[in-house]
Amino acid sequence: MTVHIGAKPGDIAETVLMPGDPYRAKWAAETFLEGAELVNEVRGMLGFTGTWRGNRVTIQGSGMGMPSLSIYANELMTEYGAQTLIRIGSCGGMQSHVGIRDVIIAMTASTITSPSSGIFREMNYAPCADWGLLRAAVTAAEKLEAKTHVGGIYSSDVFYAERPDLDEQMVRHGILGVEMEAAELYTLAARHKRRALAVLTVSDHLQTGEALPSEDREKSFGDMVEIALEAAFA
Ligand SMILES: O=P(O)(O)O[C@H]1O[C@H](CO)[C@@H](O)[C@H]1O
Ligand SMILES: O=c1cc[nH]c(=O)[nH]1
Repeated sequence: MTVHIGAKPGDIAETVLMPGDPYRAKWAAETFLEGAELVNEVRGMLGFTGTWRGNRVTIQGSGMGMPSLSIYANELMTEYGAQTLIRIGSCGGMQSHVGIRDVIIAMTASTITSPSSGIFREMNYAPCADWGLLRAAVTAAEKLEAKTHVGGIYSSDVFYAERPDLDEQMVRHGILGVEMEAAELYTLAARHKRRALAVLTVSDHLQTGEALPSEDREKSFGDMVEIALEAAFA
């Protein structure tokens, strides 16, 4: 047990999928895993371990934002030995060719600031995905025929942003979507020599204003879960 995860040693698999939403963790475990058992409910941040095609997998909620993700990812890596961590999240689309429900596989994640910013000081560190996972996820997405985009995303500290000038620069520089955790996950994975990737589904669009309801964000993003599982065990 750690401060924030109640699982016993050995209850957490080496492969961990991390949605922000703990109820998405429950839905994904019930939908995709066999023999899924609840391994964590501290603070309601649900985690389940089961198997997928015979491979052990944990699906653990991360909460919203990099400080929350950082707590769970740190404990999973350093206390439970997690080796492969794949975020399965929702995001806001930023480019006109990126549609609602499209999948984004994040090659890099830009930030203004993250829990790791204090370490880098003046360095503009570029958090990036594990190449093997990224390649395998793209192959899986092609097999599924999911409408998928691969490229850079933005990890924000705020959901209710008030920087239209920044949005304009991100659109101009090809950022595909905005979410709130991937940059810190990639940074922690690099620090601890683990593999990380973020596979996202577009839940709303910053240009069109379209937005899916919370129930869809919790229970209907199956393609990204399948892509993440295929990539983890490719
Ligand atoms: O759907 P999840 O995985 O929580 O991801 C996105 O949704 C939350 C904001 O609504 C943030 O956590 C953001 O990154
Ligand atoms: O962080 C997020 C997640 C989904 N949609 C957004 O616009 N931002």
